[in-house]
Parts: sequence; C-alpha cells; structure tokens
Amino acid sequence: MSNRVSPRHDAADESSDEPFVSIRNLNTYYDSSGIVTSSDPVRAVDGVSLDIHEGETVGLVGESGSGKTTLGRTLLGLEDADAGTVEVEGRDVTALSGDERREWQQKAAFVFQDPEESMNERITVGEIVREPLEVHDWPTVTVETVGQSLAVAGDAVPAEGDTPDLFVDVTGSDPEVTVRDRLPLRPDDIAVERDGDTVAVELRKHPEEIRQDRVFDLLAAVGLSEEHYYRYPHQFSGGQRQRIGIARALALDPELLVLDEPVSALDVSVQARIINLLEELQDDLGLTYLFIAHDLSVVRHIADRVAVMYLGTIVESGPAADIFTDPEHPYTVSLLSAIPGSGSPWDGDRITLRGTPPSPRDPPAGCPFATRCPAKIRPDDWDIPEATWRALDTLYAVFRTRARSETSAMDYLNRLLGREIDSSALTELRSELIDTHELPEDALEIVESAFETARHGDDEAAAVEIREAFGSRCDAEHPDPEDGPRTNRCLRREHQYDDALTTLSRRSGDDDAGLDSN
Ligand SMILES: Nc1ncnc2c1ncn2[C@@H]1O[C@H](COP(=O)(O)OP(=O)(O)OP(=O)(O)O)[C@@H](O)[C@H]1O
Repeated sequence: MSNRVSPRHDAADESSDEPFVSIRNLNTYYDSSGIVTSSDPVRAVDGVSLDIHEGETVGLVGESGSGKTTLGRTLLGLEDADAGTVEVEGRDVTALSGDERREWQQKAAFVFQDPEESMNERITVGEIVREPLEVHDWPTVTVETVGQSLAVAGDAVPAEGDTPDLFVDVTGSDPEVTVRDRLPLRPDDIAVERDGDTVAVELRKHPEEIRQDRVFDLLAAVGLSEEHYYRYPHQFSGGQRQRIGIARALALDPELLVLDEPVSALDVSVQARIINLLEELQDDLGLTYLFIAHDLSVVRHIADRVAVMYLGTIVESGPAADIFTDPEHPYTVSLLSAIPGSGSPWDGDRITLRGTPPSPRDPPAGCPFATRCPAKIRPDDWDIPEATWRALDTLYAVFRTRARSETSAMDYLNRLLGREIDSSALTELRSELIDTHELPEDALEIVESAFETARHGDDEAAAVEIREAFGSRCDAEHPDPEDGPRTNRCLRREHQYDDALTTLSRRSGDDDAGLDSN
C-alpha cells in the first residue's frame, strides 16, 4: 500500500476521553407539507444522543427506515437538523454554513451503500475519485517556516492550524523543504527562494498532475492499480466498485467516514475483504468510522461500540462485546435472536416481531417499541395471559388506525344522523380478536363498551377506553436517554422489573404467551 495517503495520528492509542463527535438531542424531520396537502413531518431522527471517539468504529444498527442514513447525513451537514447539536472540536457542525460547512465536509466523508447508484457510469474511475479534489480546488499548499517567522509568497500560503503540507527549515544557509505525506510531491517538485523576510514557494508540478498522482495513491491504498484509472465503473465487480467509493471518500484526507451499509450489497466473501480493507485503512490513516448496518452480525467484528436504532431513537448502546453478550433492550435481544451462534445469552427460538414499525409521522406517545415489544410491561391490575394482552394491543391499534383514516361517506352520514355505522367490520374484528380469548368479566365489559362506542362512530374514544383500562407505562412513557458508555432506553432498566431476557425467557416458555417465534 502507498504510504502517501497520510496517517494523522496513532488512532485509538491516542484516544482521549473527550469524544471526537458528540451528538446531543438531535432531531431531523422531513417536512412533507406541500401546496395541496400538509401532513405531520417524518421524524426520521428523534432525540438522538451519541458519542463517537477518535479512531473508533461505532456500529449503527437497526431495521430499514429507523433513521440511520438520516443520522449519518445530518452529521455530515447533508441534511439540516431541526433541533439538537453535533459538536466536533468545540463547534456545533449543524450550525455551520458556507466555507465552514465545506471545511467540515472535507473532514468527514460518506461512503454509499450502493456504489452502482452513486457512480456516474459515463466518467472514468480516475475522474470519479478526482472529483472531490476538483470541487474543493485541492491542493491548497500551506507552509510552516521553521527557524524564523517569514512571510510566505508564491503558490503557497502560511500554515494556520496544525496541518501544514510543507515545512521550510530556514535555520541553515539554504532553505530545506520537507513534504507532508499527504501530498504527492517530492522536495524537488518545489522551488523555494528566500528574499529577506519573505520565502517564495513555487510548485514545479501542475495541480492537475498533483491530483492525478493523488488518485494513483488512493487507488493503490484501496487495492486497485494505476491502470484502473482509465476504466469505467461498469467494468468492475461490486467489491471493486466499493473500493472505488472508498478511494473517493478518502480523497480529501477526511478524519471521519460515515459508511452507509458499505457491504450489504456484496457476497459474504467479498464483504470480509472490504471489512479487512476498512480496518487496515483505519489503522494506517487513523480514521474514525460510523458504520451503518441493518444486521448486527455485520458490525460484530469491526465495531468497537454499537448503537441500536429504532424509529428515530437509539434504544441501546455500549461496547460491542457487551451488546452481544449482555443485551438489555428487548429490541436488541430480538435482533440477536436472529443470529445463530451470536454468543448472546438468549437461547430460545428466533423472536419474530409482530407487524411493522409505526409510522415515523405518528410515533407512539410512549416507548417507540411498545407496539411490537415482546417484553412489554403489563399492568398488575389484571390477570390476563400474554396472548390476550396482545389481542387487546391489536384492538387498540385497530381503533386508533380507524380513527385516523378517511371516513366513508355512508359512515359520515350515519354519524351525522346519530345512527349506528355499518357494524359488520366491527363484528368480524370482535370474533377474530376477542372471542378467541378468555377475558375476566369486568375486562369483557370494558371491551364491549369500547365496541359500542366504535359502533356509534367514535373510534378515537373507543381507543381511549381500551388504552385507559389496559394500557401500561410503556404506552405512556419513553424513558429519558442515559448518558455514559452503556445505555438502555427501556423501562425494564428500573429495578422493580424483570429484565428483558428474563421476561422473554419466561414468556417463551409459556405456550399461551403468543411470543411469535419460529
Ligand atoms: N428525503 C426524504 N423525505 C421524506 N422522508 C424521508 C426522506 N429520506 C428518508 N425519509 C424517511 O425517513 C425515515 C428514515 O429513513 P432513513 O433512510 O434515514 O432510514 P434507514 O434506517 O437508513 O433506512 P434504510 O436502511 O432503508 O436506508 C424513513 O421513514 C424514510 O422513509
């Protein structure tokens, strides 16, 4: 591998307690109001807090639509945040604009899931990788004079900050030039002349040539060669295209890479090679990664820490080894149950979650996972089997959905005239959901009353009757996020409750639990 793609520091060895990126209470909403219609915004990222330390890999995991990509894009300033902060070296990068935002976007780059979609098939690989260099007018050559403080003239500018490209040592009679690794320049490519208090620096190499050499170095760094420069993306395999995407992301010498499902579209053996490459690059260049995946098994070997995302929030986070061996949130347990030999303490069958996540336009009032949670806390007031609880949850969801959907013209008329609405759907609902379960007499009375309310057209009130009688804390409360290396945003973290694993083991042992597993 070329050594010209420069290491910045000794990666994790130097990591301090101060996070490199500190995300706090971040919201990113997609507003979908148009001229004709307006609806609630999509709460793609909803109250996320997460730290990323220098040189580490954070695996961000969750099912499709949970907000992982939006979080990564907001971090890079590609989406605007609606609330919260993303602090990097003391600055909130969500508040940057203009040159400052461009500067941040040089420090942090995005690697896309699908290299095919993100590449223009009509330009060569060389041009694809070189594009960010052109856009950012790279290189900007900075000079630090060692020995005396001199004015800088010519192609270079005096160095500010901690990353000059050239050092000019003026302590001796002839100025001596040292070039930082990042630049594909040798000392001979640079002419330095001292005139009194000024040092003039001229590049003997044209910027186009410097960029081309930089691309050659980047291709070598990702395991490709110079001859690939002139080829087109369609001439490459999926794995090679992902290497091209990585080379392009590295062009401006970033410190942070957001890798959005970088191996999901690849065969397993190719996945392993790309993950190895990413690990090598991280070691060589001191990179920090936010590695997005929908499957925990993918991040298992590369992630130092894991954050599990569900419906726009982080439900659990911690060191990768702890997440695998000691999962605390029921959603994490269910994800791990799908991975054979995951090493997690869950030894039951695979837990298949019921239904789909709620709409991020209308998230539940309490815990976002409550509608599907197999370890949901149940109120003590009733002695009801878990399967019946689930039927009551479904009944609530149906009333709520009906309350929010369009009313048919006939139902609307019946409601206006105070007549009962067409009750055949409700009768069917009752026989399917309720008649198959045994309910205590007083519980049945409440259910009957809710059906009666719905028959008179007030599904919202029917839903409220069910929720008030049978809802639990999980429906009403979303615990605050915890700070610290290990977080679990589940009410079961409170000492009065059994933890998720104990609850799930008990419910899975109960034939009547309705814990969908296969
Ligand atoms: N540009 C957009 N406009 C409106 N809604 C959007 C937009 N982009 C994403 N969303 C919605 O925001 C939510 C989060 O999407 P996001 O792509 O961030 O999730 P994800 O976890 O990365 O999913 P995937 O793995 O499918 O990419 C989804 O409901 C999605 O439909």
